[in-house]
Amino acid sequence: MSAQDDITKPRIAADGSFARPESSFRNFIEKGGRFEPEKGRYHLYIALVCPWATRTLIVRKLKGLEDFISVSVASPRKDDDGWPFATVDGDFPGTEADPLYNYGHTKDLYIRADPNFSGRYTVPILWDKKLHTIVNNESSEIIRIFNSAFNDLLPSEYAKVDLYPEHLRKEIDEINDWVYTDINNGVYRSGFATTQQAYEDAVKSVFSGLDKVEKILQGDKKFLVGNQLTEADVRLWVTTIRFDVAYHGIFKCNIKNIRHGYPAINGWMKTLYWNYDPFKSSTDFYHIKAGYYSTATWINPTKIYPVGPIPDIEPL
Ligand SMILES: N[C@@H](CCC(=O)N[C@@H](CS)C(=O)NCC(=O)O)C(=O)O
Repeated sequence: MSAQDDITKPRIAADGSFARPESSFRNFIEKGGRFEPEKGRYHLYIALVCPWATRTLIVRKLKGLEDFISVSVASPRKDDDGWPFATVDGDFPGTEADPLYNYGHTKDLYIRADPNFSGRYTVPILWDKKLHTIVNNESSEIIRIFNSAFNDLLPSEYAKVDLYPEHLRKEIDEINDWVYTDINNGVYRSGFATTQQAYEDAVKSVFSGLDKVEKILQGDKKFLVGNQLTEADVRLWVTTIRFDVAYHGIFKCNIKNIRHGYPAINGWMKTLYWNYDPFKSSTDFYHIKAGYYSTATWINPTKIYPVGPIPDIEPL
């Protein structure tokens, strides 16, 4: 079996660099469409180790969609069939069963949605309980769906929360673009590289991205774009909160850490964690640490995960 066929290993190009595959289900929820906005119709499958899945969890809470969209948390100990549910890995604390089909893995959901599916069994998965299929498995699109698709059904205090406001879209798109390349995906390119050169190129771009963010947030700026919380904050935050506890170690992103090397990013990150419940309550440091250190077994075959840093995140 080649690394390309092995679900437990990332896809590596000939030059040793990691290239993330495109997500495969890209539908939207909209009035008059195949997937209508309805309370209780959709379900979100996630793993708390995963930054992409955590984006969707945070936005679900920021938009007050808890009663609209149910959630299941898979175990962070991914195996050949994807992310396991409690029937398979119930020993891992916080792992939930699949409430819809009692499936064992995310693979079963992908095969149910498309019996010929040959991609990766990734989370997040936004699932339609009515048509028994996947609506969307791309986090950047799921958070846009959550931001607007249910607004007509939501109380006004939540309908008016807009993480992608018209007047800031250009700036948000621009920042998302390089934050994704250099930081969100950059940490994976650093960690999954199989040549020295690919690693060094990736790790340098991670830190030049962080340097750029540090400049933007200097002077106690509360948010990345404008004076309000936007999806740009959510998308960057999920990576920074995993940085000191996981990427610094297992992905060798260790030129600096956030807590000592980036005071402005650290302040912004801590404020969102401690003062905004959707961020804190979507974060589980045990799932994050144990998940990265036990899943990337070609990097860490013993699956031992680190005790530090202590604390996982500093107080305000
Ligand atoms: N582009 C996707 C990426 C999702 C993704 O790669 N999730 C990872 C977990 S952090 C996963 O499930 N990987 C399983 C695999 O690649 O086998 C998104 O943003 O939703």
